[in-house]
Amino acid sequence: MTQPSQTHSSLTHTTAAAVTKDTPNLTGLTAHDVTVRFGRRTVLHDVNVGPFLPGTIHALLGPNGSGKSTLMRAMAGLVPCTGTISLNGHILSALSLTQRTRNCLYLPQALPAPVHLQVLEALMAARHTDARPPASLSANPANHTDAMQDALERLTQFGISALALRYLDELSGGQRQLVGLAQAFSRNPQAVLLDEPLSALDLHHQFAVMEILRKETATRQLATVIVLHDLNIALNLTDTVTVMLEGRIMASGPPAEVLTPELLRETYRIRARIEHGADGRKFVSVDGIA
Ligand SMILES: Nc1ncnc2c1ncn2[C@@H]1O[C@H](COP(=O)(O)OP(=O)(O)OP(=O)(O)O)[C@@H](O)[C@H]1O
Repeated sequence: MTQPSQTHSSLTHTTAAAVTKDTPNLTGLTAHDVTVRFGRRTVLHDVNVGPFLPGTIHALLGPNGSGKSTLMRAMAGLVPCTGTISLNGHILSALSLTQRTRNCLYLPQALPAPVHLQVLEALMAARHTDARPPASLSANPANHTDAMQDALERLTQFGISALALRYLDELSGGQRQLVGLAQAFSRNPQAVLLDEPLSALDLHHQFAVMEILRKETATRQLATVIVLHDLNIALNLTDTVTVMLEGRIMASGPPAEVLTPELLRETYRIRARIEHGADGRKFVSVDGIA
């Protein structure tokens, strides 16, 4: 059901130059004929998906083991694959891993390592990982102040400014996930790939983070892709969704069109209905397993 909107011939090979926001071709992130094998096992089969457009949030859905993380990792250049991943008209495999990471940021499912580093330091380091060498930070006090100010603002945005002087290795799982998200948004990518960014968060923080994602995605014109297990969040708070099963794309498009009872039965093996709340919100009501 998914339709690749671009062919190889329309893409540009980028070498030294990073993908810049000045690029007129803001066509988003696309995976074309992507196959991933681990040994003799094929885990992704000729996947065609996207474009995930700038300024929109796209959810990757599907049962455990369906290939969501593998697709994210392939798009981030972290697992070898065949096929083509392009971002705003540029083929990402033509970039160095550093350039690729700078433009297409991936936040893994695993929480940030519980290292003995203060949260504020971790954010300041994240900001400079891909923009300027850390040396410029210590060499110029103005840079240091800017970095600290930015880090504090980012922590405030994620509601965790009280954690600024705490150490990562003494935080809860959810607090570390929030720090990881704050770190990710300290950078300046064009595409953001977040693997289950809500997995350790309470309900308040799940909705707060989705609000931040929507705002940042729109303001910075990011192509944001998130792996989700919560179908209600996908239904109400994302622009488009893709449902995967056994390394293949089952459907892709607007959530209310894709998430039908038939598709949920086929992919998640549940009996479910899509209900409509009085305020126009939709929700998946699960009657049982199929
Ligand atoms: N490094 C690896 N070596 C071998 N097989 C792998 C490897 N990584 C993933 N797989 C397999 O690839 C398939 C897809 O895994 P993946 O992690 O992409 O699924 P997922 O949809 O993200 O699952 P979940 O929702 O459980 O996180 C699974 O069958 C998994 O066992």
